[in-house]
Amino acid sequence: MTANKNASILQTEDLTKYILETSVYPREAETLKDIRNANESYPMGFMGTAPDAGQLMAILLKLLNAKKTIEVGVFTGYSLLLTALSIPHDGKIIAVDPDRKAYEIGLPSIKKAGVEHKIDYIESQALPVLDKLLENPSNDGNFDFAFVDADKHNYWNYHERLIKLVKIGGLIIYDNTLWGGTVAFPEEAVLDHQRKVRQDALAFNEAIASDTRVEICLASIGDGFTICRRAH
Ligand SMILES: C[S@@+](CC[C@H](N)C(=O)[O-])C[C@H]1O[C@@H](n2cnc3c(N)ncnc32)[C@H](O)[C@@H]1O
Ligand SMILES: O=c1cc(-c2ccc(O)cc2)oc2c(O)c(O)ccc12
Repeated sequence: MTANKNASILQTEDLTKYILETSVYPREAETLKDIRNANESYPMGFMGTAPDAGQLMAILLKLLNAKKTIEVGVFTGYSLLLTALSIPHDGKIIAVDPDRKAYEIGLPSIKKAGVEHKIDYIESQALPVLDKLLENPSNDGNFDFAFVDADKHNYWNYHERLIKLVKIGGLIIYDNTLWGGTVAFPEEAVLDHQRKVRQDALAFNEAIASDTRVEICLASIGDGFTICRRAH
């Protein structure tokens, strides 16, 4: 078995299609559709956050009344625009990705949606940016929410920093923690190109499951969304 085109770990592509067509696409903002459509013809466009998982993220952002957020891994901006649309007018997102060319694909849609003012895009690797934020003690516990969808081998490094930046009761979400379902495959059924990230996901999933600083839910949506609530 391999990950299906929509990066869903559901039993069948038909079920993924059913969910998307009945309850996701009809409610999706036009500007988000624009980015999804642009991804279709952009190299590695399949990396955009799954829209059903995005829908869950939007509800969580609103339930939290999230105002200050961090995004690690922007790509063409689907999850970034979704976050910007889900926080208040005076909300702020620090969004970090070294690939500005990809960000510029989604930027016209972000502008069209009227939410560019909420975004502080930083063209950089994320670790030095998070370390810089941590140098200022006023950033401790200053963020309501963080979304991580970048280099999978660094997820634990991001976690050690974000756990300090996000407030008690705030959320950190990690994408791709089921890696196309391969985390549950026997080793011999895993394709060569999936092995490294699968190992990263297995190690991260084990570590987060025993981290008492967070309550967790590994939600089987999209490619696996690990939702962490900072407990103390
Ligand atoms: C899966 S894509 C992100 C998808 C995005 N959330 C969306 O909805 O379109 C992964 C992104 O992580 C970025 N990335 C890779 N290594 C990174 C790092 N060290 N720091 C920040 N971003 C990184 C890549 O440039 C890429 O754009
Ligand atoms: O196929 C991928 C690859 C990535 C990926 C690989 C290396 C990096 O430094 C960052 C990201 O991410 C993906 C992803 O988030 C997704 O939803 C589907 C596929 C991939």
